[in-house]
Amino acid sequence: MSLTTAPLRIGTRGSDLALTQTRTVADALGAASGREVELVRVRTEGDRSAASLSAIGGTGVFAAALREALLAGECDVAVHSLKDLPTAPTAGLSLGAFPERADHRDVLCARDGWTLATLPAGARIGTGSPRRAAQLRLARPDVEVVDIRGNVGTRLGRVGDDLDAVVLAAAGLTRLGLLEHVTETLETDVMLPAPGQGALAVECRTEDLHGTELGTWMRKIDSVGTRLTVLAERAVLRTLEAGCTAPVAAHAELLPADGDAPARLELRAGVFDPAGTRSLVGTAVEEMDGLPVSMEANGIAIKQDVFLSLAVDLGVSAAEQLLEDGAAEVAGLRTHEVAPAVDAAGEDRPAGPVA
Ligand SMILES: NCc1[nH]cc(CCC(=O)O)c1CC(=O)O
Repeated sequence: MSLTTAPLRIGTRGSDLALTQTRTVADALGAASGREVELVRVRTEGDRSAASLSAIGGTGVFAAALREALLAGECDVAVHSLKDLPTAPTAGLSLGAFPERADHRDVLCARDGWTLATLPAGARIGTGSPRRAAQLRLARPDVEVVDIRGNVGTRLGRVGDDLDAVVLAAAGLTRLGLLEHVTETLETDVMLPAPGQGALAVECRTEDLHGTELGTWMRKIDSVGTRLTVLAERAVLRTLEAGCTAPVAAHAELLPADGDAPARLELRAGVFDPAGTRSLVGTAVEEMDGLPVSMEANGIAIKQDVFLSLAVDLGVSAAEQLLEDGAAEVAGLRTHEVAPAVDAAGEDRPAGPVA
């Protein structure tokens, strides 16, 4: 950046949740840099369209416009909800900071104080997420899952109206100050969260990140612990996306060193049949010997890189194990509908239906 005294321009979506999240990052970057900050609202296809998310291309609809704004130089950094961010890298852009993560869990917001256990049979529960729908059906095959869209406030407003409950991310409700609507916090053994849930990612142009002031500020607002856990979770997603269309969930936790036991990264990953009849969940652990020491000593970047690649490897191997155990089949590939691999003309066809 050439105008070193100009305000830092921070790209954001315009929803209440996005603005709230971006303001926390803007405050942190303002404090780290001593510079003025300015929010740049970018309207995304996901905000414009009332169509279902899967109909307009699923993941990435929220991120694409922010990324275009960054590449066009309309803002200096952009703030994303990490779980809405596709795993494929964008040429010229880098995720420069993962600020400390908020609550990773999902919550139930139900009428009459109901919990997952006390919801009456036939209760109508709203969610737009196949991952949440599948796990709801697994836990309570007798409830009706209703596909909904819209921002957090709209979804909450339907509880007690045409719905009995909705499932939302704890992080969003926390940031919006709406926790009073929560009737149950769902632990990860009941509702494994989306990879990256509760975390934000601060993206910038790659050329602005290295050997620059912006790079220094980004490192100040970055949490190594968050980075380790979300990299492991997103490695699961990236690896599974190649071979499986099932809803994916993953959550990693960094357990500090305890006495002689070194720090450990614990990863739980799962895929679910959208109909809620089958699931595959696995746990993997990697020791991170020496981690607390190198995290405190800020200069030891090389050591940090070692741990980051251990985290990614953990995610990849957890996903490979799920694929070996039949993750692609859990996605609901009904074998009797799969077209023959070779048609009459002898040409290869793509294997199986596209979900
Ligand atoms: N897909 C929408 C979205 N993206 C991020 C959040 C909440 C914050 C987070 O999960 O990090 C939400 C709302 C929700 O899932 O309830």
